[in-house]
Amino acid sequence: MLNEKKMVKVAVGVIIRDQKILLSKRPDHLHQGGLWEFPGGKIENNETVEDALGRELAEELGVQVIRSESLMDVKHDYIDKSVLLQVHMVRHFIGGPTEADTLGEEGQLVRWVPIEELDHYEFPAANQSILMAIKNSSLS
Ligand SMILES: Nc1nc2c([nH]c(=O)n2[C@@H]2O[C@H](COP(=O)(O)OP(=O)(O)OP(=O)(O)O)[C@@H](O)[C@H]2O)c(=O)[nH]1
Ligand SMILES: [Mg+2]
Repeated sequence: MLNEKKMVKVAVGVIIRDQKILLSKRPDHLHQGGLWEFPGGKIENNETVEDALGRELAEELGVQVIRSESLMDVKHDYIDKSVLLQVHMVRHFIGGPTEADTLGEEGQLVRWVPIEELDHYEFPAANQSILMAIKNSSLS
């Protein structure tokens, strides 16, 4: 359709353990490359958010989600595309990187970051409201 950007639905996981959140660095060549993100990826046809979240976190991090809860939906228009981020909190999971690990399953940088240090990282613009929600909520 004329002048209509494609809208991409994305399952995003805010993975929390011991007041730290697992961040992943987007490879330079990807959309919003070089920035830190909450792990996740595109929701495919016929998938629920939970399906996509489980699949992406397993592929990218070796994380097996036991249970997640919806935090918020964020719609954002980038110049080249629109995204709908369906953000879930993930507190119950098995596996994934330890605090000592620096690389995820796809060779990307990963890091467990204390909530109060999230400000030190650069994220895609769509993530600002998610960061606000994390800082303002009683995740502690
Ligand atoms: N995973 C993730 N994607 C985000 C975040 N913020 C944000 O704007 N996005 C955007 O959401 C879109 C989809 O994410 P993605 O690249 O992880 O999708 P994917 O894992 O399925 O990648 P693929 O297409 O290489 O298979 C990208 O355009 C990305 O820029 C975030 O915090 N996490
Ligand atoms: Mg991804």
